[in-house]
Amino acid sequence: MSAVASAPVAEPILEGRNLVKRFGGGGFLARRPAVHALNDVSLKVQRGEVFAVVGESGCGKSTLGRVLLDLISPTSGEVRFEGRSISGAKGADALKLRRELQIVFQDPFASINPRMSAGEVVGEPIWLHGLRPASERRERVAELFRTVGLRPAMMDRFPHEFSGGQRQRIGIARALACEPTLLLGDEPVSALDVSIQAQIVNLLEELKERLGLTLVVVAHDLAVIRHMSDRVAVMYLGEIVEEAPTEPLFDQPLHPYTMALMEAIPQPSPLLKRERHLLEGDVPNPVQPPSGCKFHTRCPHAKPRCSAERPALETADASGRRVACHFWREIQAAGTSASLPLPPANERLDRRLALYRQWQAQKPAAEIPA
Ligand SMILES: Nc1ncnc2c1ncn2[C@@H]1O[C@H](COP(=O)(O)OP(=O)(O)OP(=O)(O)O)[C@@H](O)[C@H]1O
Repeated sequence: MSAVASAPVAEPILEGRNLVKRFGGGGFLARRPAVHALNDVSLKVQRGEVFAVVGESGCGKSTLGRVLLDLISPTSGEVRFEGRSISGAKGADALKLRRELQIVFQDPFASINPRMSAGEVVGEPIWLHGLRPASERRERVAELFRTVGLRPAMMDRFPHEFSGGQRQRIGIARALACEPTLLLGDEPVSALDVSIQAQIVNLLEELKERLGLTLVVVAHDLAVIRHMSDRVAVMYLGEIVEEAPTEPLFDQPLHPYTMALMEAIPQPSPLLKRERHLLEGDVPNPVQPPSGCKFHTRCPHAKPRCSAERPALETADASGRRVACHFWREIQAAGTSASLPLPPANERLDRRLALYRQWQAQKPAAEIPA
């Protein structure tokens, strides 16, 4: 008999099942070969957690985010929110989903009419979803401004009058206006100065706690991911190659791609540099992805089996960690730079590492009233 007790498994708030997304290659775009943006991606986001998706540019992070929020349809596969499929949702159900699943973009004003005032930007969803009587809307917008650390007096200003950090606060306020259950940040801080990034990250964390939100964060910045998230999915060319709780993932990455990503973070000692296997070459063309394991063309550990057979995303330990590599056990057994003991951190700490500490120490992060 198994010694492992079967603990009740909570139902995920959001689940992607075998998601595939191809762009082009069909309909009137049939002449163009299809871009394989997502290839059989399955994941579960638990209520109240911060789930991060990380990977190099073009690996499909944003596409996954959009498919999960039903902003674009998957070519095949299914997304479920609170146990129900969202693809078939119609009418009032679809509207409710639109409200409950909100996205914060890198530049929240990119797709918004620049002639709308900040107050109108934040208030529009309240009106669209009929969330407050007209007489209460202005006060609700003022409350949302305060919630994200902005003075309500700024409501009548226009987007160009705000700094990058303030614009992002307005984007967050607009998302909160919908009274969401889940917030997806698509590179929510990558356009901001490093010092402002920390404030926005702290604001998101604070809001998550205060409002009981679930956060999904799509980002390429590992410092942000490490600071914010409870679990991380690492994507490569449209597939999840590793998924794990944050600390084990950073302490002991199992997939060679995750190792390479981690090793690309500047280390506090030159000792580690000798062991690095930095990523060489570009991500292959997603129109014609490599056979088998898609990472085999850049993997320092690749063997013939890797180009012939796609590795399954298998469970690696009791924490539910998953990894898609034929040889992850052998690679771990052989030892990697990631398993070397860290020398005492002293000299020349990278700005990012310093920032990471600063983030840990600094809370909360409200905008200072001007
Ligand atoms: N609307 C589209 N039409 C055609 N191809 C697309 C479209 N959107 C994304 N792609 C392609 O799908 C692949 C995945 O793109 P995606 O934007 O999801 O990646 P990403 O990891 O978010 O990258 P980045 O961080 O640069 O945005 C890329 O090759 C991209 O060119």
